[in-house]
Amino acid sequence: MDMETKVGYFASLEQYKPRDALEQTVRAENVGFDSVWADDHFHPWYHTNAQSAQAWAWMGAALEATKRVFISTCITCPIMRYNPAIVAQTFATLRQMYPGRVGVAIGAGEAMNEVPVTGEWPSVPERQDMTVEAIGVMRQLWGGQEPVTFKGKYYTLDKAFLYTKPDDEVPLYFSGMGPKGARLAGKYGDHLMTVAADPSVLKNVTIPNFVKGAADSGKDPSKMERAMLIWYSVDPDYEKAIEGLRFWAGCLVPAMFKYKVYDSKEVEVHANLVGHDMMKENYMVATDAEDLIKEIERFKAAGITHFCLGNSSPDVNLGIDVFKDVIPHVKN
Ligand SMILES: C[C@H](OP(=O)(O)OC[C@@H](O)[C@@H](O)[C@@H](O)CN1c2cc(O)ccc2Cc2c1[nH]c(=O)[nH]c2=O)C(=O)N[C@@H](CCC(=O)N[C@@H](CCC(=O)O)C(=O)O)C(=O)O
Ligand SMILES: CCCCCC(=O)CC
Repeated sequence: MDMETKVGYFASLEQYKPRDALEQTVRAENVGFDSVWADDHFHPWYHTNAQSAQAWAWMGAALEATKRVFISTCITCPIMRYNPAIVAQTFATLRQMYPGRVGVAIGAGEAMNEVPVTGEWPSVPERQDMTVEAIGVMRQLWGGQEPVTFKGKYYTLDKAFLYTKPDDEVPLYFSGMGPKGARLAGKYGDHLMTVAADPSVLKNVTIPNFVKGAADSGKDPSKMERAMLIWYSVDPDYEKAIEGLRFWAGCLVPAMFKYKVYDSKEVEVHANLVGHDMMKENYMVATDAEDLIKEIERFKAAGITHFCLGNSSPDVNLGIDVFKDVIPHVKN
């Protein structure tokens, strides 16, 4: 049997003030979204009118303000500005307080979040290596019945013990954008997290690598979600809808992931050079619910089972309420 499609709302702490993101979260729960996801950033992907609230502080408030939705970061980088043991402690605490409702998504990081507070920016392969070791640290602490002592290449634990634990492990989504990242996601994650990409790349490269990584490590990939962050903008005026996505255009510039670009003003300069065609191709632009249903179906056909939908619509409330007419059609 196919896995049930889940529809999540990405409440951006870079684009919206934390209290506004909280109001959106409550509204999204009432409309019927299954999950809520928050970006975990230090600097944002745009400078003008941007925010950048601390994600874990916000998650506590969001969990208390809602009753049902699953809430996770999208995503947390546990290798530099955060120590992985503290990431493990934070999410264990939240999941004990809100059983079954808390997850964490993990990835190898972005310069804008790590460089401003550490000054360091290792290569992609090294950061992937650090991420794998960081996950090992987190899992040892989550599962540990006794204090853990560990000396790794990057992290050390000395009789470390988590006194506050949930009854079950925190579900861990592993972000893989490239083929190697996707393989690591299958091997070390409970589920895949990825970002908007050409559906044929998702279907023929990202997901097969994820499945291989999972199968090689003895897991059943059919039980693992394939989650994806994608931004959408809905407005009766199509051109206005496209321009609504400008805040996120910098994510379409590959150099941002490799090079040490960490000043949001500089990211914004790159973002402002991205054309409408590129935003249309990579994100979801819609004038109504019907357009959104078609867009979601396109990515479902590529194998995505959990959507983290970033609302960049000119009218934010319209961008949430339209899902009353979308969700019943896209759930299997
Ligand atoms: C850059 C690619 O690496 P990969 O490990 O696949 O993905 C990295 C991302 O997961 C992180 O950057 C992640 O932190 C970004 N992110 C995020 C990701 C996501 O899926 C959903 C939401 C978010 C939001 C978010 C993120 N980060 C945060 O800190 N906070 C957030 O809120 C990649 O392309 N990997 C390739 C290999 C690339 C490589 O190694 N290149 C070499 C050269 C290789 C060669 O040519 O020989 C190089 O660049 O030096 C791969 O295959 O994995
Ligand atoms: C290609 C986009 C990756 C996601 C970047 C991000 O940090 C969004 C919150």
